[in-house]
Amino acid sequence: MRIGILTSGGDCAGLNAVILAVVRRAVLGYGWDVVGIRQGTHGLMQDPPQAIDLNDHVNNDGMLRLGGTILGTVNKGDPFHYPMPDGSFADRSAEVIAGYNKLGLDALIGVGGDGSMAILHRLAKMGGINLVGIPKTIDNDLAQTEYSIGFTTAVNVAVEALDRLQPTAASHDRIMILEVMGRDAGHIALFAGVAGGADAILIPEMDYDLDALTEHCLNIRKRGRNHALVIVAEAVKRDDGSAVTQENDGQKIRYGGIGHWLADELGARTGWETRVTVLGHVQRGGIPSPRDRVIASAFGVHAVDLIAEGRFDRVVAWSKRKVIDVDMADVIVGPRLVDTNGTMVSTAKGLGAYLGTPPKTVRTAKTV
Ligand SMILES: Nc1ncnc2c1ncn2[C@@H]1O[C@H](COP(=O)(O)OP(=O)(O)O)[C@@H](O)[C@H]1O
Ligand SMILES: O=P(O)(O)OC[C@H]1O[C@](O)(COP(=O)(O)O)[C@@H](O)[C@@H]1O
Ligand SMILES: [Mg+2]
Repeated sequence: MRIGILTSGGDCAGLNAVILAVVRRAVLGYGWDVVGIRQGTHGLMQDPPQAIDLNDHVNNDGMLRLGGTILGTVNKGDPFHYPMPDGSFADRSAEVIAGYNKLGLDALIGVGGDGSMAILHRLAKMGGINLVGIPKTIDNDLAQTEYSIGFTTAVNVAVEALDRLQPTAASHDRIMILEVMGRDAGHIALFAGVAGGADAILIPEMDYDLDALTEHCLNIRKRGRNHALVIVAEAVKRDDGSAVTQENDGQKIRYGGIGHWLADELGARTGWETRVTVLGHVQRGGIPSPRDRVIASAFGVHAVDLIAEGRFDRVVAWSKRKVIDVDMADVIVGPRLVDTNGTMVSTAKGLGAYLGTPPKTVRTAKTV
């Protein structure tokens, strides 16, 4: 047997740990060959396909702790809608499938998020590829899994930022705003906000009210605290409903900047000096947390076992303290958003943090 693995979408901590787990299980457990595909679907689109032999990495225990991905990754260039130099878009899916066939692979492990998984699922159906998916994304927005690789490390980084912001906020009598990533979901902001003691947690799943937020901050002051911590997820909108974006190149939106808008508004309304930190890609880099390494290792081993059992079109998932596997069709249903009636929201509210209110319009994305 000869299996391939690729990493796709935004990188995160724990990708090399999952590659190592796949190599160890496949090489030591089954005596197979493992091929690493470079730059996700882009590596397969090249002629010859860009790939490396991973068998030698079986002893590379440094990978367990190494950030990023040794294979490289892409979050642009959807092969079904590929941007060409002349500005047009082309369907290059046949080239990706041809690349897969040229490598002589019996199965493919795709490590990615919901967007990547949707692309790979479609390619697998078209090209008869034996596909198994492994969830990764700092955003933790994949359906069916409680945790995706990279999430815990990103939360740890955001909590460390709050830990560092609190003393400087207290020293200067300031409101400190921390903007975190997460695409359309607020999981990072919510987990980090609870763990880091944020006084307000703004997530895209909840509607905030600037007057209520202002009053909340002023009440903190009245109660005798000279500083406040606010965490805001990047996809939170301005009060007129518009998103703050860095880029919208026709392929995807890149969020960023809501923290600065919020600082201007909140600073003016409260009369309180306000500063902003935009955490950005710091959340993706660095050494994976032990929990992400555990999840990556469990996912990698289970994914290879699925291939050994001939069970394809499955995605490994973390559920109720163990690894399970689910239909890929149940995972590519759009982002899993924060459950506004869930434990994390009620905990944050119970701690007295400002979160706003659930939106009046019903959201269609999954919250499971
Ligand atoms: N070749 C590609 N591989 C993966 N994602 C791509 C590609 N081209 C465009 N994208 C887009 O990039 C974004 C990556 O997001 P997503 O796949 O959700 O990341 P992740 O897989 O890390 O969650 C999605 O909007 C996806 O459709
Ligand atoms: O690296 P880029 O292209 O700036 O993308 C930023 C986006 O990628 C992420 O960091 C990770 O998202 P994915 O895991 O879905 O790729 C998002 O939180 C953020 O919105
Ligand atoms: Mg995603």
